[in-house]
Amino acid sequence: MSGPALAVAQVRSAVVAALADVPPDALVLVACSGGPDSLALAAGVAFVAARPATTWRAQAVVVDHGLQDGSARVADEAARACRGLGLDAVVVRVGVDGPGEAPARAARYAALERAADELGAAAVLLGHTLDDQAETVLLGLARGSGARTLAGMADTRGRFRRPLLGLRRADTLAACAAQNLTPWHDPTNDGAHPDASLRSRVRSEVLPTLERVLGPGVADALARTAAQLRDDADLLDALAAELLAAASAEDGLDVDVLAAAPPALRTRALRAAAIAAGSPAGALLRVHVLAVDALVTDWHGQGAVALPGGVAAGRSCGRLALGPAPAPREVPVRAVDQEE
Ligand SMILES: Nc1ncnc2c1ncn2[C@@H]1O[C@H](COP(=O)(O)OP(=O)(O)OP(=O)(O)O)[C@@H](O)[C@H]1O
Repeated sequence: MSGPALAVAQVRSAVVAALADVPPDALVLVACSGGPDSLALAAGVAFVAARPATTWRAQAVVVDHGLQDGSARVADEAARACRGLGLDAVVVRVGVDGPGEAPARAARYAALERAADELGAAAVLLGHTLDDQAETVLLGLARGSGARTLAGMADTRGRFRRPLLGLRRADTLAACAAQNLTPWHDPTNDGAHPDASLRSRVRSEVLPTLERVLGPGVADALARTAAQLRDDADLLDALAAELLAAASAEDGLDVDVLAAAPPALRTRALRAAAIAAGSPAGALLRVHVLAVDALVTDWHGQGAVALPGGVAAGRSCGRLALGPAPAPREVPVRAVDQEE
């Protein structure tokens, strides 16, 4: 089998494997931007959905973020391409709350969740590839992130599934070419574009430089790192959840139980407690968690710690309490962009 034909077959097999457990008659949505990854994915989904042995149904969703001139036309074109593949397609227009990648991503995932709810879909497929995974790990390393971020994107999270995480971007480009599909190339994905995101610069400048200097295989190696750290992070999160349960009392968290735990579990438990108290995960940074940790391990009568989302953590009578409070002192830190 030639390279392009192999790429088409790999995309189709990835779709079959990712959807092996969906119930009969389930609706599967494919999130398509019209770019090469998600267009190749939509083509794979359309092909597999049309096979007599397939019991699930598929439909495409295109999100128009309204951020660039002509975005409505790009979205309509993507929907048209999906219909050309034999998929029903809807365009969802969303408002994005602020500049940068993170608000657009948040709006996109919220829109996809809403579409899945309204249409009763069992799964939403995303077109992330191994290259996206490698970029995520590299960005995380550059920001000093912990294991959870370096673990990259999961192949399954709730209803979201990423069938193409084992394939390279070159494969999706080849699959599109082999099927005469013309993907849309987002100009801001070009690292030289003035509005290029950090991720685009990693894609067009950093990874190629690393491959040139360190040799080929860097992207694969970064994706392997992500897979290993995912297992580690999953175990640590599970143990931290047990710690949090063991420390939970009616009037707060037992400081002695927390203090006796290893830092890797304690800080994870405190982070989980802060999120449960209403602090948004995306805004809750290590510096915040360490300030809460100091209430446990470096207690000298300090005041409550203000956390993002109007949450405060305070210690009194051997108990740590996290809950809504007027924010007396927010630790000044920069927000971090992250896929998950
Ligand atoms: N506007 C959109 N509408 C629907 N789904 C989207 C949209 N943008 C991104 N997605 C989904 O999220 C995935 C990852 O988005 P990202 O922006 O990283 O795309 P990408 O790497 O440029 O991939 P693609 O080639 O599919 O555009 C896409 O493959 C697609 O499944």
